[in-house]
Amino acid sequence: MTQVVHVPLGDRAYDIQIGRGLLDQAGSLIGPILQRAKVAIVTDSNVAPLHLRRLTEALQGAGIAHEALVLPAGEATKSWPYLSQTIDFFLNEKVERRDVVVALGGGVIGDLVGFAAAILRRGVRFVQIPTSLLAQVDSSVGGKTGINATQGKNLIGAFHQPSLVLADIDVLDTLTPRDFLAGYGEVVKYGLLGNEPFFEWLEQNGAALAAGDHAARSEAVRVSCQMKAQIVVRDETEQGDRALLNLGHTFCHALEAATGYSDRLLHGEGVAIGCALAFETSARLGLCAQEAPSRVRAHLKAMGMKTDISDIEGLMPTPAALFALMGQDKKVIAGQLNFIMARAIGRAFVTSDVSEEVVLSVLEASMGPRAT
Ligand SMILES: NC(=O)c1ccc[n+]([C@@H]2O[C@H](COP(=O)([O-])OP(=O)(O)OC[C@H]3O[C@@H](n4cnc5c(N)ncnc54)[C@H](O)[C@@H]3O)[C@@H](O)[C@H]2O)c1
Ligand SMILES: O=C(O)C(=O)C[C@@H](O)[C@H](O)[C@H](O)COP(=O)(O)O
Ligand SMILES: [Zn+2]
Repeated sequence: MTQVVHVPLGDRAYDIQIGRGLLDQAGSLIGPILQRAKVAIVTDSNVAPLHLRRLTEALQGAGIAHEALVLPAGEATKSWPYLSQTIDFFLNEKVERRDVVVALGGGVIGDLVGFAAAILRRGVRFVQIPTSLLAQVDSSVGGKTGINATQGKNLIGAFHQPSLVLADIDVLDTLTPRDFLAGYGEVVKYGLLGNEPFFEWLEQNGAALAAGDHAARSEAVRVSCQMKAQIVVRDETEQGDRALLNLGHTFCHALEAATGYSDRLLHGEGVAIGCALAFETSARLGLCAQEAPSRVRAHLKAMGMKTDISDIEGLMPTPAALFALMGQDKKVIAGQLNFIMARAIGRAFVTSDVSEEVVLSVLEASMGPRAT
């Protein structure tokens, strides 16, 4: 059964369809929003051999012409050279202003294609077909698009909402366990930031999710999208509340920059570590009881996930160097960092009242014994 989460953003409103086999129905689902029967698809080198054919056959069946660009898989693709290649592809395909482009892939392809769509001919529409758990629960929704800079994560981008999101639960079956668990980091984030009963549900159902239970996966995607949609509708361009979705990300983005946006640390893994560190910081500041970070860590560990900086392979910079990397965070206002802290599981809030000393001590402890 397909479930629909509507994102009511006025003239930028759209539906997120969540269900099994949606890729095979893509032609009839995308068709109604097209002004002419032609789309340009961008995907990556892992997703193309697994799922591109089902999409193109569905489009063919609905009489929709299509061309596809296949980019290398991995975070390094969210960068200027591949943005340029994507734009060239769209221009060579003569994508017009009223046309629709399609992002078939994980968060990397979604963020990149969304940004290309935002700037192509000053804005064309795009459809997200998220194929990773992370993309289904988070990146395909809400309109944050962009690429990384050497100075920091997602520093070049735009808010540009998709016109439709098709989350086919079946495609998650082909994810590697590591990529699935990385996406789970963002799922846990929703429970931690604002939904304690959902966190408790994840404690009980996380193992079934990882084992491939489709009903549990659908439910996790639905709840996550519903929560994200509600926050985005309140604060589309992150003037306030939307920053809650950034729980764990101030730590995460510094860790991703420190590991060179490489396979050493996937985004969702960094989010899991970042959430554990945000709760640890909250406890040290006396904002929440020590039981909260202990419970967060216990669940992440039970799922086989990273919870500390010492879980990242290879040498890491010093706590001071990591703190300096946080200085590029988009939540910095007048040079002052803002953090997402928590009063309890499910009760996160935004504050600038976090001492550097406490953050440094949390980073130090999370690194474990280091070679000097
Ligand atoms: N825009 C937002 O709101 C938002 C939210 C969260 C994360 N992000 C961004 O998303 C990115 C991370 O997304 P991600 O974890 O999806 O990374 P990703 O796109 O690199 O996908 C992870 C890996 O899984 C592979 N893959 C994807 N779908 C697959 C499938 N069905 N079967 C087999 N392999 C598949 C990809 O090829 C890749 O190797 C980061 O750049 C992060 O900053 C953006
Ligand atoms: O949608 C949001 O808002 C988020 O913060 C979701 C995050 O999971 C995501 O990683 C986002 O790209 C981070 O945003 P940024 O503005 O800190 O780059
Ligand atoms: Zn994220």
